[in-house]
Amino acid sequence: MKTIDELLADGVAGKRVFVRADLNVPLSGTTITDDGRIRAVLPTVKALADAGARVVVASHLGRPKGAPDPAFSLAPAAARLGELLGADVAFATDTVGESAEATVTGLADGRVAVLENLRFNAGETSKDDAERAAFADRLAGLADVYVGDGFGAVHRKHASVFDLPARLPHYAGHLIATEVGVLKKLTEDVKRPYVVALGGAKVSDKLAVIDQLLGKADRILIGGGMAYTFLKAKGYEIGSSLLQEDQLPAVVEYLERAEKTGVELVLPVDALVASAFPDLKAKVPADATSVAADAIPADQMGLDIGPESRKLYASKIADAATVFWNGPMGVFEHPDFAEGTKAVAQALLDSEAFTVVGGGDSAAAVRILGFDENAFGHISTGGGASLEYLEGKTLPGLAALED
Ligand SMILES: Nc1ncnc2c1ncn2[C@@H]1O[C@H](COP(=O)(O)OP(=O)(O)O)[C@@H](O)[C@H]1O
Ligand SMILES: O=C(OP(=O)(O)O)[C@H](O)COP(=O)(O)O
Repeated sequence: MKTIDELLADGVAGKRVFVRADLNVPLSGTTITDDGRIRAVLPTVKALADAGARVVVASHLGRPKGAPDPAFSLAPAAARLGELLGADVAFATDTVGESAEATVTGLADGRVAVLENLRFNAGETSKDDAERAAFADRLAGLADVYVGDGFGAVHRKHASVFDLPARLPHYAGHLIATEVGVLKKLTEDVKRPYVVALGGAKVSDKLAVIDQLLGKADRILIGGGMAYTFLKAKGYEIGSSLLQEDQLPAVVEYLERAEKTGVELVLPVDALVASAFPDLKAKVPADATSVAADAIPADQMGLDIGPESRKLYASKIADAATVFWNGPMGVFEHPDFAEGTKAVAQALLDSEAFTVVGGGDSAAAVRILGFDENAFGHISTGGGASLEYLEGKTLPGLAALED
């Protein structure tokens, strides 16, 4: 994999450099609640700008449906990038249209522009190779060189991640180089006991990775939205909690395999439940109660692990030599459902383990809940990406930078 250092050594002054970043930051309206992913790409953007490149930054934000949707605009992220760089950042109100072309044409050497959300175009995420290729061709028209630095999205076979680098000279940015360097250690020389804690809301993606992790980790702690598919698989009532029904048979098989192979698959023993998903903006107190994991009322929703589970998970982390954690244990954005996530973060810090926290929301949670991010071994900007890397999968966005 060629890195940005080689590109910089060859000289980039005057060249249009397309930086595929992951600026998928958490937002409350148009306010960025955690800018970690923007700060993470700064070294690459700054190095290119300082070397006189015309830097074109592109990213997705959220999951819009292939058409413009103002709720998912990258404008707030572009403004924040400008603040962090201490320089004006131009913003194109489309991705490959008139605004993008005019913005890129107008870029002076050493200046930076951000394009509107890549996922406002159906071609970005299309499963149809030709549709993705057509969009990648249009993106390629905006640049001379490609730098991949959106680590959080390298597990996606998307046009800007997978197809575009094949069309331009391509390099890995500083963030991707750093992330891969750390995660490689966890695949090659992991110190045991190796504990993986999983939570969050992207249940479908994350249940799938457990298949491989069962052969690698000594203990897997399950929290967040995915816990309820496990509790359902055990035959419990889960009310209106998140459920990935189509993956129930797989989850039953994971439970059986864990039992047979001696991997500890640890499920919550209790849960904090409420009658509805809480209002994350107003943050008014929810009608939260704590119930045993096998006694979730049919009209309630599981929103965090309960107090006994907090203690249990902390004890399962205490003697670990390595911990990888992805996915908040509950809806941490609301104070009534943040304790599970806090307890796991604190357990990582109390252990002597090498700790890696991965994922946009997990990393944000650690900072928003007041933990010192430097106290962890590594905070990865990618959740799904780091999990799939640890599974040993070939990631499209890394493979595309290889040749
Ligand atoms: N029990 C739950 N029900 C619904 N959402 C949950 C639950 N537990 C956690 N979440 C949500 O999961 C989200 C983060 O999930 P995800 O995107 O998978 O994590 P990451 O970005 O760290 O990979 C948070 O916004 C949190 O509110
Ligand atoms: O937030 C992200 O991943 P993560 O939640 O697994 O850390 C990335 O920006 C990828 O987004 P996606 O899962 O919508 O493709």
